[in-house]
Amino acid sequence: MHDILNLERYPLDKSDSTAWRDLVGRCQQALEQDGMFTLTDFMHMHIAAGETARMADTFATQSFRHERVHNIYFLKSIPDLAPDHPALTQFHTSNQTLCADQISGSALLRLYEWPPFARFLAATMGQPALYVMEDPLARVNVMSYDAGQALNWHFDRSEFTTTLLLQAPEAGGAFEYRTDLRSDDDPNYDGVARLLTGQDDQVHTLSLTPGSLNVFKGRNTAHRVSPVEGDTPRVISVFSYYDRPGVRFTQSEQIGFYGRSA
Ligand SMILES: O=C(O)CCC(=O)C(=O)O
Ligand SMILES: [Fe+2]
Repeated sequence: MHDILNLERYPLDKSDSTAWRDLVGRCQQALEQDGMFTLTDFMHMHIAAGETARMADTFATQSFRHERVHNIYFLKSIPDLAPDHPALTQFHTSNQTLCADQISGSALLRLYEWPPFARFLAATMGQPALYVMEDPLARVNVMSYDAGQALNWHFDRSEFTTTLLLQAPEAGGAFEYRTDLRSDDDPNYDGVARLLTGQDDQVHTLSLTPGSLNVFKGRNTAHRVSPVEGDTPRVISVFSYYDRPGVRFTQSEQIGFYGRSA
């Protein structure tokens, strides 16, 4: 893994060392305080650039164009909310998506299947273990955003989301987030409405650099990616792990997310 990861700085391969425990402790603290941790220079920059270059053709010819209008919940309605409640404001999202079966042989899949990576992530999240998905499409996704494309405000379905930026745009494409906007017990619809009407002063912006690993508590942290500007697409990979082995999407979930099933 030394060939693709900066293991001198982030010793994921040495889980019984003090350095590993210190790193996990810092990540846990950041997750607690900010709902997020970022490891810059996690994947070597030249590997990230090589992965992006290798996928360019597949993106151009075989990617799924993910284009939709949605609210922050990705739901048609919420029983407690009037249809015109500002928390249900609709936004536009657009990107190109590649699935795991379209990036076979990539460093991304090698990383995904490397047990010390899942072990490290589980430790930072305080979970006993994390498992790779069995789903041939969902396990690893790569999203590309051209000029004007964006991922709009949403909450994730999983508690944690793990991303690795492969290519940064010239401008725009920033990750904007509002930590703990809601909790599992309190949907805070009025707070959601304040965020969506631009009245929340606790929104933070993170400009990731290529090779950076970003882990955040996406289920209750509202987040979006602002529109990309310029000719260089923003390319980012998302790794999906679960607290149990063997997870697969249903056929209709696959079609909803990727326009096809496998
Ligand atoms: O592209 C990003 O930085 C965030 C991705 C994200 O929020 C998601 O995949 O749910
Ligand atoms: Fe997300």
